[in-house]
Amino acid sequence: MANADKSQHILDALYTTVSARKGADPESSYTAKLFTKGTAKIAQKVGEEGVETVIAALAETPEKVASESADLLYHLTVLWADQGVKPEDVWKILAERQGISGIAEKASRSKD
Ligand SMILES: N=c1c2ncn([C@@H]3O[C@H](COP(=O)(O)OP(=O)(O)OP(=O)(O)O)[C@@H](O)[C@H]3O)c2ncn1[C@@H]1O[C@H](COP(=O)(O)O)[C@@H](O)[C@H]1O
Repeated sequence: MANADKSQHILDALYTTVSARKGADPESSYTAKLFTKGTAKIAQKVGEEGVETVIAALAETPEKVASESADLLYHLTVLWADQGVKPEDVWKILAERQGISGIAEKASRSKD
């Protein structure tokens, strides 16, 4: 299996685990606790972990960037589950964008 496929598989598996925590005991599951706190708290955690990833990039090590990125992806996965967004919805959008330069895409938007 190619590395990209493995990463996708890990996020799919994480999403399945996270989704199954809806309604679970918040005393024994951090994810369940997040779901009980609601969308605003989950979204706030995504923002915090994003900022921590940025700080790691500007002032810390590549290892710290990787660790903060994992926290960010976990919390993003919880937000997807909260919002009813499935990983395949995101993979589909990324796949559709493959081979389209971001510069060309931006230029086509600015003509609208
Ligand atoms: N990948 C993760 C993961 N990454 C980070 N975290 C938790 O995210 C939290 C983030 O730490 P913070 O200090 O920012 O959070 P906090 O201070 O507790 O929260 P607030 O005070 O901000 O509310 C820590 O408690 C981490 O353990 C994760 N918790 C769970 N998972 C995955 O989710 C699965 C299910 O976990 P549970 O729901 O806990 O069973 C696990 O098996 C893992 O695969």
